[in-house]
Amino acid sequence: MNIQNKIFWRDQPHIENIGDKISIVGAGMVGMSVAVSMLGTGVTKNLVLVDAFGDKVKGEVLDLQHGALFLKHPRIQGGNDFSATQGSKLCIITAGVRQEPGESRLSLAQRNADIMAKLVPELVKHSPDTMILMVGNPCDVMTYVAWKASGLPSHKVMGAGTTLDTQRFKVALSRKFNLNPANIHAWIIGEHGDNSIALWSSVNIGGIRIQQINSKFGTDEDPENWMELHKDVIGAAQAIQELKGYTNWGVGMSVAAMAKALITNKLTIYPVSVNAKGRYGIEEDIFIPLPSVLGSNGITDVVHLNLNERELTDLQNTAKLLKQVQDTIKIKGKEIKCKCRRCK
Ligand SMILES: NC(=O)C1=CN([C@@H]2O[C@H](COP(=O)(O)OP(=O)(O)OC[C@H]3O[C@@H](n4cnc5c(N)ncnc54)[C@H](O)[C@@H]3O)[C@@H](O)[C@H]2O)C=CC1
Ligand SMILES: CC(=O)C(=O)O
Repeated sequence: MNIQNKIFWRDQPHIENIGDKISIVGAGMVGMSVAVSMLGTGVTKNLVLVDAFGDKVKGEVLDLQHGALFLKHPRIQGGNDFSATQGSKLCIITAGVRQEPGESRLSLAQRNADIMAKLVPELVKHSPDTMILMVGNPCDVMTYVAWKASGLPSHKVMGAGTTLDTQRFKVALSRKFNLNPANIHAWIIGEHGDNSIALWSSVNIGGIRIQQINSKFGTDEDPENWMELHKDVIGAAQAIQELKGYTNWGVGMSVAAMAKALITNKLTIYPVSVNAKGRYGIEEDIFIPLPSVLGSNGITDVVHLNLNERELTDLQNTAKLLKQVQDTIKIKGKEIKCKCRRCK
């Protein structure tokens, strides 16, 4: 008789709680920041980390496990074997290369597409009903690659999109107004990158739409030059990379919030990369960040934004650019048709 049997009469075996099982692929700077943010906010009690670099991820898992006393008794596992991800409700992809200071996210497209084309089918093999949240860059194009490589319906495959860009925009605006950023209502859409679009027409504070007070707000003719804030948002990643080499905390916290919405059916709106086909005059499968409702079924709704003429044109131009990048990518494996309700 072992010591456990002297302490307990075990009636039932302990079973794995897979209801909120989340796997993160890529235990680098971003992946570990997502992990810590999710564990700290109790998003999951069942976390798996997978990385090509097996020793590194095993070290990360041991290190995290030692914080168990301060967490909500999560199960944390990891290694370089995808079988540990079996039965995940959500797979978050942070694997891949990151840009060097001065390099565009779009220049990473083919290198990271090769990585996604290998790892996404592995994830779906072990978790055929999973949702996928793409973080790797160029995020919108990689979401398209993940959708193609997964065979999942498009409402289950989304990218972090412009959630981070929108946070940066809200924080920049909140500093100007000396307010809590949660009280600033604003969106960045279109691309997580240099071609993002700030929706100045809908910036709203305390129920007041700013363009109603200053019709030039955010435009080239605005004497107050508010549009500089959007330039700062576009340059934010590079500014941080020049100082510390990478960005991780802002993205980690926002991905944890999105994961919480997906796992707990929070039905919360985030500007995630979604298949924009059939919206805003876009007729092809292009993944674009648009405010969308996230719940335990993935993307339940895409917000029908009231864009002005300029914003609509900018969105359509960004869509064309993303399509061009998508078309240059060679995705190994078979072409897969979307199985969502809209496309069937
Ligand atoms: N969407 C967003 O808002 C943001 C996206 N990113 C992107 O996130 C990605 C990761 O960035 P970092 O964590 O800083 O990079 P990192 O280099 O620190 O980590 C990447 C990890 O991926 C792993 N990896 C590579 N290929 C793999 C494979 N086939 N299977 C499993 N693991 C694999 C590497 O071993 C490494 O540990 C980059 O593409 C970066 O540009 C970064 C910040 C914000
Ligand atoms: C690296 C990156 O995509 C960001 O921090 O926005």
